[in-house]
Amino acid sequence: MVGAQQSEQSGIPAEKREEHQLLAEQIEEHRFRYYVKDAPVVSDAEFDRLLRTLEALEEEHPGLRTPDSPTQKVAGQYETEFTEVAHRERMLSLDNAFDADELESWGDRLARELEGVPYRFLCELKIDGLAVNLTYEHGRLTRAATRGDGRTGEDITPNVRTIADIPQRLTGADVPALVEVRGEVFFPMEGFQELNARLVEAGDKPFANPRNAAAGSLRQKDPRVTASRPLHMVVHGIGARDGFRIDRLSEAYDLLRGWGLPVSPHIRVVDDLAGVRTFITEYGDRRHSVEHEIDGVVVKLDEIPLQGRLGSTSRAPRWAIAWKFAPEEVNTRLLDIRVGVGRTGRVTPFAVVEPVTVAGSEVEFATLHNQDVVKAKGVLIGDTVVLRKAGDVIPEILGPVADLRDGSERPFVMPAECPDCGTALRPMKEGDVDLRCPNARFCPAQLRERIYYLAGRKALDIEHFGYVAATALTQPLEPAEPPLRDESGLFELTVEELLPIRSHVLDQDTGLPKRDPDTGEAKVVTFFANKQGEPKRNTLALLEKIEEAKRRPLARIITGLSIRHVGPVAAEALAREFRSLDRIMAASEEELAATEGVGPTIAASLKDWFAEDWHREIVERWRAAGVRMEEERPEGDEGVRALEGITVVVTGTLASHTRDGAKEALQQQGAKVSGSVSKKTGFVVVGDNPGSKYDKAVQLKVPILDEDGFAVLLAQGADAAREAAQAPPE
Ligand SMILES: NC(=O)c1ccc[n+]([C@@H]2O[C@H](COP(=O)([O-])OP(=O)(O)OC[C@H]3O[C@@H](n4cnc5c(N)ncnc54)[C@H](O)[C@@H]3O)[C@@H](O)[C@H]2O)c1
Ligand SMILES: [Zn+2]
Repeated sequence: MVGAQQSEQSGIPAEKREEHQLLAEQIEEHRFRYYVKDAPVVSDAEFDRLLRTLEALEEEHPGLRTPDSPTQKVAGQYETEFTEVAHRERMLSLDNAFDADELESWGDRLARELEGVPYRFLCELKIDGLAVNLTYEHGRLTRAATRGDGRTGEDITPNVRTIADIPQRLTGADVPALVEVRGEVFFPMEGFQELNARLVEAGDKPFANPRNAAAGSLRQKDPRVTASRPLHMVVHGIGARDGFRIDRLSEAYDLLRGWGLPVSPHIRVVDDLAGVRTFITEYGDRRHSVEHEIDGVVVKLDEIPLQGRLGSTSRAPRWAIAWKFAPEEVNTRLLDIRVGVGRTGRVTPFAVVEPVTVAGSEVEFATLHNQDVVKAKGVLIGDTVVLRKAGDVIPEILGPVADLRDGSERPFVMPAECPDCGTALRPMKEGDVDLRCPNARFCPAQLRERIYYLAGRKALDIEHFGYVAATALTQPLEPAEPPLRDESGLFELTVEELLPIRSHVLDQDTGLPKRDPDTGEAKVVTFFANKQGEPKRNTLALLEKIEEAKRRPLARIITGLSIRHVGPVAAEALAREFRSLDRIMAASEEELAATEGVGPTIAASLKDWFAEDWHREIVERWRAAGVRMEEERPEGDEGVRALEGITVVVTGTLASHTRDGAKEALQQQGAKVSGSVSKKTGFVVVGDNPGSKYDKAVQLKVPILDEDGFAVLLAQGADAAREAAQAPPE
């Protein structure tokens, strides 16, 4: 196929011709999987790399650049089960600028060709979905089609009619006789996992990422299936038209908006490339606060007559260019699923993947939350998976590339025993999804996490005491006996005990040893001693800081005990009411439960905790070491504000609080109370007859608290409330 024009290709070495042909076939194959099967097997970044290699080859040997080369076409032409429809005006792809130089040279070419004519740039966001063409005749949506090869697309009219964003009829007085509207249909990240869970449940293949989900959802034979998917659209262009005149694309967008079409609010007309660069930087920084996923910026010439003057290649307009952000998705292998043990013994699975670089850092692990999430994602051990790392967020696995399975993959089975101490795992209460390691005292992982929490910001706030120190003190490689067997000995540590310690550096998310990037071996550190075997300066400072920590307010001491359900807020309430640890210990369950901000769950948990001998021993040894056991602050001094930095939205009527009362209770603890729900909202408290904020919270997956959950938030803080919020809505 590609080698058809042999005569023009004489002089090109045979191996180059072959390389070109193989690469072209490979690209066609990927396009078929992407555009027709909606199930690509390589990442977009990998695909783009192949296409660029082909372009470079053609740059070197222009004879290879035949009209049927993949570099010259919008996409392939495929037979599908949809009826073909011709676009009135061609739908094109976009050329890419991968760096500042490429953007610059595009700008230079424009400047040369438009010498002496004033023009401006229209900057838009690039949405990663699939392009559709909507034909409106006298205001009625008469046809919707995919891009196809740019001239002919697939008729998906019944499917598109199910998308709520897209009007069946244009509104307004000035509706034209004809307009082709181009836009991107996309699947929001929020609904993606739910869709995969449903597919897996029904025994169907899950989608690898939201873009494939959008394409797969739209290209359904049965439009009822499309209707069940949360598809959205944003308009980004205009094709054939009749009955109106426009000189600028930005004006066209105003018209389209007026007709009721979903035009993006994130567009900006700028004077020059400097303005373009500012737009790119701005949206690069706030990439994740836009309401949909974006993979770049598209820059267009705003003047429509000038667009015509510049024209297009067979593949893309000369008057526009796409700036792609660094890819956040890569394909890699899911090597294993292991479990980690948390502070309260909760066991959570995480993914071990073949190390890959994504968004500038090397990734080996990804979170999987709990066994239900593993199932819902439909991933098997051994799968090629799409891994996503969005900004600073912990990497996650989007979905499997099911088409690459060879039958050797196996499902994850939750282990029966604790990976750190071998104790049989069990749910703490009947009906709990989470399994826990019941060996609270000696399980090295739990102790390490408790010690880390005890030294951390919410409890004793000890400087120089981070995760490495917590590891070194609880599970060193040497000596065999760790300085801390539980938290009772914390205030008795001596410098002599610390010096011989050698330990691994553990990854905080997984509890696995970090490795040296060069040798691949697990890193071992002598954390407290220098090469001469003398204490490091930080070691001495650490011991001093531990000494100082004895004088922390009572609430922080209580928090540091890691009593279940007793976070900083409850600890504060207890300290305020009882003013000494002994009085808390001596109080009856009823007295504890009657305390403002405590309640029966916390009361029972306190009683359980103090009933353990080894727990009381912690208290006694701390007391003997001089740790504060009594409240000394004057009454009314609030101390740490437990909900500092957390935004809460309240909607509906609460039985326990007036709206203002709820607001005040939240603000007293440092929370910010807001009127609208966004991704940054920490919690939405929902009373009776909630408004649209409830739907918004569901959509954005913001933790939702009912009245009881709200009480938990006020009494026990954000962590406990998050657990309370996870219960499925009744
Ligand atoms: N993984 C694979 O196997 C595979 C195979 C084929 C294509 N792909 C990927 O699909 C993409 C397809 O390439 P393409 O030809 O569609 O080019 P492209 O995605 O680089 O750019 C063109 C498309 O961008 C879209 N777009 C989004 N926002 C826009 C805006 N504001 N203005 C104008 N257009 C906007 C339009 O749909 C347009 O057709 C590439 O990212 C490629 O990596 C992947
Ligand atoms: Zn254990």
